[in-house]
Amino acid sequence: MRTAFAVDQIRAAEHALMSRLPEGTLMTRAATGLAVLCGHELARAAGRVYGSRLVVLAGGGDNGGDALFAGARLAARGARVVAVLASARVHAAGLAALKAAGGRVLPDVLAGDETWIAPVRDAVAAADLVLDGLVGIGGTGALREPYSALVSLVNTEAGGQVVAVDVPSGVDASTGQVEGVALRAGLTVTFGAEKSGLLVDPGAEYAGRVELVDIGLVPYLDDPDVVAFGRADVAALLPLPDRESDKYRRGVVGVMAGSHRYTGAAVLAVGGALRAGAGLVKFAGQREPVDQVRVHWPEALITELGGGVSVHDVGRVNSWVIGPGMGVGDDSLEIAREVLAADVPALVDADGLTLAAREPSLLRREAPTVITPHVGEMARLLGVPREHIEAARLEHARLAAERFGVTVLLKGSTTVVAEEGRPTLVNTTGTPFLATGGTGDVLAGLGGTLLAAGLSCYDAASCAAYLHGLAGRVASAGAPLVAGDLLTSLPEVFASIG
Ligand SMILES: NC(=O)C1=CN([C@@H]2O[C@H](COP(=O)(O)OP(=O)(O)OC[C@H]3O[C@@H](n4cnc5c(N)ncnc54)[C@H](O)[C@@H]3O)[C@@H](O)[C@H]2O)[C@H](O)CC1
Ligand SMILES: [K+]
Repeated sequence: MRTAFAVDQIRAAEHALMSRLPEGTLMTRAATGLAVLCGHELARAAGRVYGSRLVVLAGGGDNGGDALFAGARLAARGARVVAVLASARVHAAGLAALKAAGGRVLPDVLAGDETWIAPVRDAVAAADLVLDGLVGIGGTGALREPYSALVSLVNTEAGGQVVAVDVPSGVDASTGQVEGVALRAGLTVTFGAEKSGLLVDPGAEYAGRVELVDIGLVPYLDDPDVVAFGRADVAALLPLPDRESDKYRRGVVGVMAGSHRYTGAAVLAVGGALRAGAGLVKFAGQREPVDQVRVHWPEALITELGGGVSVHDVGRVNSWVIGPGMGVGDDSLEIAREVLAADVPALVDADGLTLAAREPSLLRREAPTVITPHVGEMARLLGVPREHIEAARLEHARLAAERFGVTVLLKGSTTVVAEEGRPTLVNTTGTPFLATGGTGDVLAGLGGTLLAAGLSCYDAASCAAYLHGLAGRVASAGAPLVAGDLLTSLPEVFASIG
């Protein structure tokens, strides 16, 4: 499991640790680790450190100090290092160390004219590596000048590797939010512990690969703010059938999905539930989706709603999946009321969420509830513009979890799972190719089966996101996929979890 922390947690741990150590120890540890990793990058890019070209961007705080000390170490190994000082108050000892090791300082960025641009641009373009020590966890709000001009220049002109020190400048370390410009790194070398903002888009996208340098902070950290599951976490939670299993013990999933207009959603949701290993899937829906589900999944038990037949006729289930393609009319609303009145865990998706935005009492249930909105559905549920949600995914997923008293799986470029009292989970297995119609229906079915098998909402949502992301990668292998491919990939994915 990867764990990540918010800035105030890092600061508190740093404070506790620093009080036990001689001054400067932590920066020495950070800069040493940073220099080692940059050395590897330079060796890869230029063949060796000696003679390679390095540009150090130094801001006015300790982030700049780390970068200058690391630059000094690399200069001592023969790298040709130039520093760009973006503040009148850069770390004095760091700058002295760099100069003593033979590093140079480029013309003054702060002079107020534009004479610095050409030499800095040339240096950045020619560099094997640019080190971003402008701002780290001390950054607040959009980057100010000259930081933003420097970052834009690096983003467009850098010819070699770009390494962010601790956090890419311009990315909020706690939330991953970016206001204005932020540095696009190939590698982020972060100190002590991962920062939450490095795991969540847009920050995660700017950070590139993340390497952690241990500076001794871990014993002083409290519970993580954000976690990401790995294979072992999912393996430990997945219920595998044993000799005692029968279809009822493995869980019965009710699926209410599809409508006259949307039949495919029902087929995909039932498929997701079956392929996740449900003991039995009971499908309830209108005639058209019923016909389709019957053709595709003879394994499902089917109840055709209407003509006096209601959700009650489905009988006992261990969980409900409701929403994909079910429609948003008054008849759908009535069905949603009936389904969500059941005293079993429920996963509400798609049209189910549009109905819940109209009638929030649908989500006020005694039994546990998972909601799986994409950004547009979340915007309707919370009544905020979708751009705000995209820019601050952690914040809005947590807000919805708190407001509705449910577990929230917010889909998108980074899928996050939020539940009150638990660290927010970030899923790292997805692929952009999953952004295509119908993949969410498969996810809903998958999650419903994990709920029916007895997993908590948090665990079911987290494992479903992980498995779904992996199925996307297997199905896509770098090429476009269609939602049905996920169903084909799921057996391989489950087998790989073991
Ligand atoms: N966490 C640890 O245990 C260690 C952290 N190290 C490094 O220290 C930085 C944090 O240093 P700090 O001096 O507190 O802050 P920063 O250098 O990140 O930034 C402060 C600096 O930047 C200016 N600033 C803030 N926001 C903006 C903005 N939007 N635009 C322009 N300028 C901005 C502010 O005015 C200050 O001048 C941490 O990230 C690590 O790299 C230690 O070295 C090891 C221990
Ligand atoms: K930085």
